[in-house]
Amino acid sequence: MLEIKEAVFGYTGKQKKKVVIENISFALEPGKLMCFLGANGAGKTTMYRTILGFIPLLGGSIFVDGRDMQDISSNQLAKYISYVPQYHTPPFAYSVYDVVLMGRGAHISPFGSPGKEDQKIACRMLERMGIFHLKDELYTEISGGERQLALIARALTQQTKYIFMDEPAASLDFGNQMRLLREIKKLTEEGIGVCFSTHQPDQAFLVNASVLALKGKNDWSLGPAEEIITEELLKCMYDVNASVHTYTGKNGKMMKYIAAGID
Ligand SMILES: Nc1ncnc2c1ncn2[C@@H]1O[C@H](COP(=O)(O)OP(=O)(O)OP(=O)(O)O)[C@@H](O)[C@H]1O
Repeated sequence: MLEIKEAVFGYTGKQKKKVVIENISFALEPGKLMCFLGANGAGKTTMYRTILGFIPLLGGSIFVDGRDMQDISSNQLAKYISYVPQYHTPPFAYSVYDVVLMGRGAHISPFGSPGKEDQKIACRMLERMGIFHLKDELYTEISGGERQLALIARALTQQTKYIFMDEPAASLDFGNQMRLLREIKKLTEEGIGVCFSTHQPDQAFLVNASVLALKGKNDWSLGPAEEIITEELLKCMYDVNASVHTYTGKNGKMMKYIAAGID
């Protein structure tokens, strides 16, 4: 289990420290799905980057399967948690296949190179994300949505127990958004703990996620999407007058959705 206890997230500048989220506690279990919601600048990326060890934790503690994160090296952490960033610019014009294969980095010794099994895993994940045909294209010469799919394939190639995805559907077309949500569901069925952020709260309903809604530095709500996402929450987080409705899906299940206008 990934446990965040009384954590303080933010930045230590040269002059003063900037606290973005204060004293927050939540946990992600293997096989469970969590969705981070919050307005622009609420701190979702800051949380991801801290949990991944890219920036220091300003207070509280983070435990990965019972071990304090401070005692885990970045290489060891990469075997537990993979990350799909919001933006990614590679330093060189790698092929899509090379970018995906980089996901095996934590499993290969410092002077080693990827073996047959590593290559097979990378190809399997390219297929899983529906982009095997882009394998030999330059990563810098594919579309934003295709890059997003390649980054997800790279995270899957890392074969970790937990996956964090920072707005993974942001650049995807409608069909790929739905396919991605289906894949996210499948990952949890395979026992992986997945955490994703989105600016489309409806997606949390679609996958039946637990929601962590960031309302302010010291104010958040945590619980099942259908309990947490209310008209009041949407007004508070986004300053939007939206309404939450229920419909019966094709499978006969009751589902919720959000309707909002611009008037
Ligand atoms: N390197 C940095 N140094 C100082 N402050 C930063 C830094 N990066 C981000 N911030 C600030 O931290 C706050 C949270 O930013 P963050 O990127 O975590 O928000 P977010 O919820 O991911 O936003 P978005 O939905 O727009 O991606 C913002 O006020 C931002 O300006």
